[in-house]
Amino acid sequence: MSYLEIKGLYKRFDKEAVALEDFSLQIDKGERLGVVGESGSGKSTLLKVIAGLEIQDSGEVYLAGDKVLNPAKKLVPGYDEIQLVRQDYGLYPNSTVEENIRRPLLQYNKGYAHERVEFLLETFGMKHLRNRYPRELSGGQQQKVAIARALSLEPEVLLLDEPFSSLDPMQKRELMEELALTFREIRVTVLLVTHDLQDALWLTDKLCVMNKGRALRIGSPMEIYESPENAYVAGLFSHLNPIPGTFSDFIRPTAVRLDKKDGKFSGRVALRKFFPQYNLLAIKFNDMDLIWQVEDYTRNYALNEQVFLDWKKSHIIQLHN
Ligand SMILES: Nc1ncnc2c1ncn2[C@@H]1O[C@H](COP(=O)(O)OP(=O)(O)OP(=O)(O)O)[C@@H](O)[C@H]1O
Repeated sequence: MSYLEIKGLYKRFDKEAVALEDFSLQIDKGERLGVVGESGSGKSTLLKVIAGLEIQDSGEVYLAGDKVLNPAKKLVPGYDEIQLVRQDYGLYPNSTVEENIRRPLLQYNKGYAHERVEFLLETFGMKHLRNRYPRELSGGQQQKVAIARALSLEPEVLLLDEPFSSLDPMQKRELMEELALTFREIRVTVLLVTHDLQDALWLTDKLCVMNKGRALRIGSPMEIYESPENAYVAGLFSHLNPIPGTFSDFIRPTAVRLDKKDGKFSGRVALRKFFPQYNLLAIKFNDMDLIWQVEDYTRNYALNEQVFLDWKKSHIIQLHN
């Protein structure tokens, strides 16, 4: 039996807004799973239902075999065992970092609370920040406090709702590196929802692609990358070039080989953009077709230079919708 079991959830807000449609998912203890999907696909609603904060129309959620009850069935909505962290952090502005993390532990034995707070400050590398107020912290630091606070009650499941969307790219990368290591250490079950695949690749080991309230695909990132079932799933990972003259064949920019002398198609470099470690090129041929290609940045192709393109048959991705 899986640890967190989500069975056939339906949630419809009105005729237009179907948030969850027969959504099912199973997560093992200690597993970290990322739910990725575009805005409006039902991700936040899913987390609220799992946390017992939103009422589903039908379907059930079980944690270790026990049914998670919705807010209409509980005196105080929510569960200590399931903690939800949202993107707005929700820290107490007039409490220090240490006080924020201790807050959920107030009714516990002082010795235990002290030990738990010290463990979390240490684990998240925040001992030096313990006396600071939220306004004196960076966005990344505030998010770490919010996650540490959610872990104070030693929950079984940590739910993260787009937790990094308000961080700048530098803050985000630093936080990802730290959290990826921390989550390995504390072995909590994590369910992260995000529209950014990178977040899920950093922090989880398994993906669920969500689309229009449904779980479209569940598997490891590599499995899904190598055999996406449709253009939506494939497109989450990278741009796909439609192969000219076909209806259902695509090639990823990284699989297009470029040569100065020889190849299947000839074209001209229409755009060249430098990115760290690679150049992104757009090659125009037949006057109308455009193929994006990714090349080692040390290889030098000039704008308007004539080039030849080729790809291995085995790299062609066939998609049917
Ligand atoms: N309280 C609500 N009342 C009415 N409609 C809602 C409510 N909450 C969500 N919805 C609708 O349900 C659908 C799914 O919303 P949800 O917030 O779960 O998606 P999401 O994938 O988390 O989107 P985002 O990434 O933008 O937060 C959307 O069509 C949304 O407009």
